[in-house]
Amino acid sequence: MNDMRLTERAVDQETTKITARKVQVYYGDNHAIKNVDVDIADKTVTAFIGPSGCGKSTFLRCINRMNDTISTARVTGDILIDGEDIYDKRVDPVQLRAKVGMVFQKPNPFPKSIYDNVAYGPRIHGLSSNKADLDDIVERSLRRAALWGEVKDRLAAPGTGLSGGQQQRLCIARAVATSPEVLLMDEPCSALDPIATAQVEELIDELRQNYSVVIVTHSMQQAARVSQRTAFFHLGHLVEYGETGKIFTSPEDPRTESYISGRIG
Ligand SMILES: Nc1ncnc2c1ncn2[C@@H]1O[C@H](COP(=O)(O)OP(=O)(O)OP(=O)(O)O)[C@@H](O)[C@H]1O
Repeated sequence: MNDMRLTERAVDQETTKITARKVQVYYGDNHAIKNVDVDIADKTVTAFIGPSGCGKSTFLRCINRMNDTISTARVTGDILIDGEDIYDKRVDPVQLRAKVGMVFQKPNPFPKSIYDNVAYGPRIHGLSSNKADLDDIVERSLRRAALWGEVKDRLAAPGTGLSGGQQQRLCIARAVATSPEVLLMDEPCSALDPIATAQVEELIDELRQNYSVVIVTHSMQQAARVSQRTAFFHLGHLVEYGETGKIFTSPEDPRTESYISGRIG
């Protein structure tokens, strides 16, 4: 893969997809996210970077209300997607998570067939009216996740029997099967070898044609390769946010500078 090609592509659309204002997250007394304001663009890959424990995953989980599932977590402030408050009482978190898909650090396919892994979401959300429709969604999702060619002859085989990189692409297919608008990825390559990582990075670049992609990564090289925007978090604060090229070459804040030059984290 040509590393530079990905970073040099310009951001082609500037529509804001996700708006966060004065977001605070507490785990009991631990104030994990402090007053974060950010506008995340559509059709763009945004990377969250920063030292371990700075709050990247916590903030990512705010965007699809995954923190609701942690009993000690309390979120305040506003998060809007397309101008709609996702914390409004009328929003069903299960519906929200179909619109805001998530891919985790460790590939976690269900103990089901490859087909059923992808068909699961469309089935529970009633997105297909018949078997032909569902077959079509499964094929399209697997193609979008660049996995179709490798699995089309064994759709009935267990998802857990695939290689790690294939399992992660299966999880991406599962996430896109419900036609989300935002894809959240929490260190999606950390359990993958370099070849599988390169495939998933290539895929992330393709996914941004259709989605707003937000990726948490520990790898600054990965952030530079796949993202157009980067947010640097430190001790719960969003310290700096901007064009990835700018963050990595001429950051404004000395904390960002220290992190990217390896002095903190
Ligand atoms: N489920 C949880 N319950 C209680 N505290 C948590 C939980 N998850 C995270 N925290 C705390 O919130 C803070 C931010 O953690 P978070 O995992 O968001 O950081 P991170 O930047 O993603 O770290 P890492 O890079 O190590 O994954 C830390 O102090 C952490 O201990």
